[in-house]
Amino acid sequence: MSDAALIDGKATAEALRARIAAAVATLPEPPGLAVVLVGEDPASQVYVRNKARQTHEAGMRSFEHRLPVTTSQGELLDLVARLNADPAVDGILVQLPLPSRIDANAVIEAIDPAKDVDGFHPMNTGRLAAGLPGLVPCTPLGCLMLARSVRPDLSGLEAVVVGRSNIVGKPMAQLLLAESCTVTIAHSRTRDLAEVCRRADILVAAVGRPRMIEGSWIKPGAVVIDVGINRVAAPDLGEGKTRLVGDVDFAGARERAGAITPVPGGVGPMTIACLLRNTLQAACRRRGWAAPDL
Ligand SMILES: Nc1nc2c(c(=O)[nH]1)N[C@@H](CN(C=O)c1ccc(C(=O)N[C@@H](CCC(=O)O)C(=O)O)cc1)CN2
Repeated sequence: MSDAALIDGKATAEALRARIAAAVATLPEPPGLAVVLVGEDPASQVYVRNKARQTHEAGMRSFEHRLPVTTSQGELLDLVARLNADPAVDGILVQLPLPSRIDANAVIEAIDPAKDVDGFHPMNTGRLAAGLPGLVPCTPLGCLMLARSVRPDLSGLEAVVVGRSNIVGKPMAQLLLAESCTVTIAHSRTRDLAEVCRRADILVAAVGRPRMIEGSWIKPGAVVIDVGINRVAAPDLGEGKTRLVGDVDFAGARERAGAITPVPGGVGPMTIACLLRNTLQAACRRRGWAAPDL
């Protein structure tokens, strides 16, 4: 079999952001997104900076709140309450991970579900599970868009999601179920994971372990969506150098898959594009504007 087609997340995200910017330009006022960062985690700082830049580029207002690592849970909850009450703020995102002293679930539950552009509030995850409209977590939404860019009709396909996090694995499974896939959620205790993966027409890897999914686990022709972003040592590039790799052994999987997302340049860029989409959607719902068809 020839090499799998590459699913270009960077280009797909760029095109989505352009459609969002065009839709925002037609609105009476720009939507506003508040992003809260607690601490100085280097990767989170980069993501928050990119979110602010892309929010501006889409014609929206960006409100950045950078809090010291010493911030208490009470102080963070106070800020969330102020953002909930601020009419200029349509979307609120608290960057994860939070320092371990802070209960992330308590913070997520404090966000007004109508402004929860991460889609993590139990009200939104519940609505997703019930098949009701709501705000959908950005990374799984991006994964679904990428899968549908190469297989527009997923109905009846076997989908395997490796990983059961609240942020990716569980909502991903719900989205695939809504597309009428037969869905299996696999995880660290799944027996014979290789054999489970080999059933997958659509394989979504979200385990956070570099190159854990081997090429021989891929069903020939499958669509492989790699959510992992793992920084590993790359001595071939020079002493102390690193590179990003996914949860899938890309070289091995590419020999068998029909289509595959690269890392970087696959799912990652879609996460921020879908955040902008959710912010636009939240603004339209809150302010009674017609929702654009993206
Ligand atoms: N509140 C949230 N926190 C976190 C989320 C989230 O969706 N909501 N997701 C991740 C981080 N994240 C966005 O916040 C994110 C991760 C990766 C990328 C991205 O574009 N990655 C690039 C590579 C970037 C690099 O060079 O390091 C890629 O894959 O091509 C964007 C956003 C955890 N926290």
